[in-house]
Amino acid sequence: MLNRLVIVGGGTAGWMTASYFKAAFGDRIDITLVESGNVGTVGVGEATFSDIRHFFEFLGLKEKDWMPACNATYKLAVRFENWREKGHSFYHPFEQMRSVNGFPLTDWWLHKGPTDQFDRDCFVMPSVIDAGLSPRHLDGTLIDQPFVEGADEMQGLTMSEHQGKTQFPYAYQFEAALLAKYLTTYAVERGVTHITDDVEKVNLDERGWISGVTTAQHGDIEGDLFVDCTGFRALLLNKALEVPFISYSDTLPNDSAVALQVPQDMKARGILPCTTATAQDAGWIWTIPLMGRIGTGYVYAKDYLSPEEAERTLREFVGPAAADVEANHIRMRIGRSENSWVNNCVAIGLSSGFVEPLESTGIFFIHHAIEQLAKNFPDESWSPVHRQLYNDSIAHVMDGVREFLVLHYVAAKRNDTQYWRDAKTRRIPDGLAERIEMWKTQLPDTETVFPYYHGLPPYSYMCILLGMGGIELKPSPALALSDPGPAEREFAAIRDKTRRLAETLPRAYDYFAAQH
Ligand SMILES: Cc1cc2nc3c(=O)[nH]c(=O)nc-3n(C[C@H](O)[C@H](O)[C@H](O)COP(=O)(O)OP(=O)(O)OC[C@H]3O[C@@H](n4cnc5c(N)ncnc54)[C@H](O)[C@@H]3O)c2cc1C
Ligand SMILES: N[C@@H](Cc1c[nH]c2cc(Cl)ccc12)C(=O)O
Repeated sequence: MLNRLVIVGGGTAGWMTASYFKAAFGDRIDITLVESGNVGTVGVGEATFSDIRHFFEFLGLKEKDWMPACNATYKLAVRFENWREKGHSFYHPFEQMRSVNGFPLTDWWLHKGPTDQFDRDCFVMPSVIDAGLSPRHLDGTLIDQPFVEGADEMQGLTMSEHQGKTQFPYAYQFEAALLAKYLTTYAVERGVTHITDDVEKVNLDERGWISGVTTAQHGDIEGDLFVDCTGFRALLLNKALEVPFISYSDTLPNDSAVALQVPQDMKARGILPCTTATAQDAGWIWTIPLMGRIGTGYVYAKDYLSPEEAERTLREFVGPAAADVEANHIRMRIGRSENSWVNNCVAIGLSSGFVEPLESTGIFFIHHAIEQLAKNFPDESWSPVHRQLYNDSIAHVMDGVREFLVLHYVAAKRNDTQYWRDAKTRRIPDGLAERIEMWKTQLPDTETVFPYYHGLPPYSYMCILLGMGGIELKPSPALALSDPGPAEREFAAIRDKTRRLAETLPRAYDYFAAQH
């Protein structure tokens, strides 16, 4: 039986993989995780997709177990500031788009917008976020979304099988390092062998398959399937197996980040329950509220900005609270491996690929890769079909997300610096130009977005197109011939619901303070 899994690397990717496979296969799988005591983890990575709750459910973990241990908060949207012009903001919320008579509400909004804010008119969440509220009441009940928690027919589905069925109203923000620590305990308690040591050599057999890894103090570790979770180093897949890396830098030029972890009195400050991405002269700054601190960082292209200038801008942006905090400068490898599974080696996490964290996709990529590996887990026959299906799925997810991110820059109206002007003339991925031409006349739907599963539903594309403001959009001509009454009633219903929620939901901080 093929059942010996060796994971190299103990960051978020390594421990998520170890925990998931123990939860999936129990004692029938033998897992060893080796992580260096000298090479650190990336140390950032804080905002997620809502889908990650399926991961926690799969492990049998409840919010009340893991959230306090990871200083976690709820994320109801990404808030984009200054992408259209200074002073403008809009949300990409976790909220299903309503549709009226077969047309998305945003289409009706284009036809006859009640205000100039599509997000506040078409969704409930933006006003909930503006007011700093929690999506759960103090007794734990969920904001009244068209959503049934724990519905039987949803159990055991992968993320791609879930897509389009429901939209859960929030994701999470947490300290990735604390999650890795939490999962270490989870995995070790369930029988994962944990070795702290440096892998110094990757041993290949005559076919070029990995026979084992040599560590500094624990000798050779042998296994059947090797999972490369060594971060940007990609020690097994890219270094030992020499699998080519496809850079996305021609379409996504941001290759650097500088991060600060700023302690804050969240009770006094309050929690805006979202991740904020504030556009800057040569990139953007993330702001992520956690319990006890905010995580923040400037993502930029070093062709346009030096690390010193980036750090200075970030410190000015944060203010005096950051004075004594040390900055963490990070070089980002943007792109993906040509194949993430080659022979008996699978790369998961930064070793497989990465795009800038604008839509918080890093941990989503890891979760997706784990689900796909579980689904395509090999046996002694090592069928190439499993590898092919896996590699296609990883490539589609990453290429699709790349396209979605590029759209942010192409659609942003801002053009006040060379960085933003160049964003309008830079090469864009094949197919995107045609799709944008189509979206100008007919808002994105399942038929016209990137044709493979990549985690993002069509309404996400609508939010970016409507919020960024640099591309002129037209409503469907059919709406001019249609009765506007039902759409007007829907806009009014959203206003009513927003008012009702503002009166009943607790403040986000108060909700978490009660949990801690
Ligand atoms: C600036 C930035 C912001 C990000 N923001 C987000 C976000 O908001 N949301 C999100 O989902 N994702 C985000 N990410 C991505 C996220 O941080 C990563 O996807 C996640 O932390 C996984 O990292 P990893 O485990 O692949 O690698 P790492 O954290 O780099 O871990 C690598 C591991 O390999 C080990 N290792 C390396 N060499 C050896 C060796 N020779 N022997 C033994 N062990 C070795 C190290 O000790 C370490 O344990 C961000 C990333 C960056 C760079
Ligand atoms: N499957 C993802 C897709 C998604 C839907 N809405 C949003 C909003 C944001 Cl900010 C990110 C991602 C998403 C999910 O449900 O998480």
